[in-house]
Amino acid sequence: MSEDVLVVHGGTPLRGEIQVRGAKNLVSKAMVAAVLGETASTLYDVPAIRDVEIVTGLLEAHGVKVSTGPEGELVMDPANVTRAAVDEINVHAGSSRIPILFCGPLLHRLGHAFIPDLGGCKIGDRPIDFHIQALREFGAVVDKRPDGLHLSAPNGLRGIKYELEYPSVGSTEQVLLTAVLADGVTELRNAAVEPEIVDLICVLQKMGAIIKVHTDRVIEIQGVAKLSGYSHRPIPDRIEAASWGAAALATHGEIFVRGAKQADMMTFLNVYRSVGGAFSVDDSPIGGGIRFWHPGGELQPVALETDVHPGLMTDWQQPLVVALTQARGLSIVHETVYERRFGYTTELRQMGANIQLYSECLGGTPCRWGRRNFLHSAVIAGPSKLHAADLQIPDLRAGFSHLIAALAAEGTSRVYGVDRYISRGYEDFDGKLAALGARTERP
Ligand SMILES: CC(=O)N[C@H]1[C@@H](OP(=O)(O)OP(=O)(O)OC[C@H]2O[C@@H](n3ccc(=O)[nH]c3=O)[C@H](O)[C@@H]2O)O[C@H](CO)[C@@H](O)[C@@H]1O
Ligand SMILES: C=C(OP(=O)(O)O)C(=O)O
Repeated sequence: MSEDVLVVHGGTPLRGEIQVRGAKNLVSKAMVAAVLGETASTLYDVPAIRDVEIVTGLLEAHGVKVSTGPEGELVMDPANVTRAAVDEINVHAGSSRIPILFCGPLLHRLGHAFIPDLGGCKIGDRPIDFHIQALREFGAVVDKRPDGLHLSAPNGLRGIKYELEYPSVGSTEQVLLTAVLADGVTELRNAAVEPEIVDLICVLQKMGAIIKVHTDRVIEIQGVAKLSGYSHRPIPDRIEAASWGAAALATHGEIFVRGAKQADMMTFLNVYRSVGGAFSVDDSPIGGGIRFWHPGGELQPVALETDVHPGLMTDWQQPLVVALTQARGLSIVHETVYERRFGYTTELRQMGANIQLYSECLGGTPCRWGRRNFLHSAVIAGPSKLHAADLQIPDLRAGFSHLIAALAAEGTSRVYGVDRYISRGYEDFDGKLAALGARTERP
């Protein structure tokens, strides 16, 4: 088997056009929702990424028949959800965050569920305490064992009143996916309202759910007796779109991201413009997207902090920081969502970036991590001349950032772990790099 390494000859601006398809962080959840339906569901524009393969494996391990069609069509037929094949489920242990979202749907369909260890980016502890608390309130019995979670619902699931300590995306999805078929009304306070959550609500509404999104992060779900399948075209991947936008800036290039949607990226676009990046929006219904480019001249430093929606998305932070290494002056980035999302800066420093980490909440509102000594603020002094290095990428977005840095740097870098990590969230990564004129090789 060939080694998982990409050789990157840096210093060439990325120029051209690529396309983003359905959002990783919606598609995977919509796939889980298919288990709730009594008939088959169809998703369109599904990207060929590893998270989709993982969720496909999990669906099949429970008897869902999954078939694919042209242009990213995915049909999921849950008629035979009658089993939980533990060995098949365990193959996916440690590979993604999604297994935890099967709890509610499986409890409704089977009366029991087994959830293996979760994976996902190593950017903090990522506990699942809110998920478990909420599930217990719904009436689930949750048993934590060394191999994973074993759940049952001996008396069924009933609607709850629940307030999240923090507007967690996954926990909000957990409550949605459980409440739609629970007995009675559920009121979720301090819910996450990311565009991917709103799109999941659209999916569930198509299935027959009754969900009201009130102001102030309150979501009310009226449980119904049954749901049908759905047919849905997901929102485009705003994380991938922003990643290529940041790559255009860092490499002095120009990239048209076909499929990117302005409304879901407003906060990113404001930062992009403040830094000195240029973009234009083509909102044609077919073939539209956002063009990102470096307009020449110097990039400006910025002070920003990541936050839950409508704040600056944490998953945009890592690609943006690479672009900020090229801005003249001091930029400050306060990461408030995850406590350890700056690990990747060690490699950027090796490549010549000037980035210092601090445990204080710099340049923004005090957050949960400030008093707990986590290095969650970064000061980036630029512009720095980046040079090539051998890099072992640690996770998905960090990996993309390392790649951008290698593409912007002078010389030849070897980047290890591309297939393992980047393919989890970026479709046809090598093909897209080639389309943008990147000089890369697979040895
Ligand atoms: C597959 C997917 O959609 N992943 C996204 C999802 O992750 P995910 O759903 O895992 O992220 P959450 O929004 O739940 O996590 C946000 C914060 O809440 C904390 N927390 C969460 C749950 C819990 O039970 N207890 C707890 O303390 C987490 O540790 C983290 O500090 O939303 C994140 C925030 O937009 C994104 O970065 C991820 O790309
Ligand atoms: C953190 C991310 O994903 P996950 O939750 O799947 O690890 C991400 O997509 O940047």
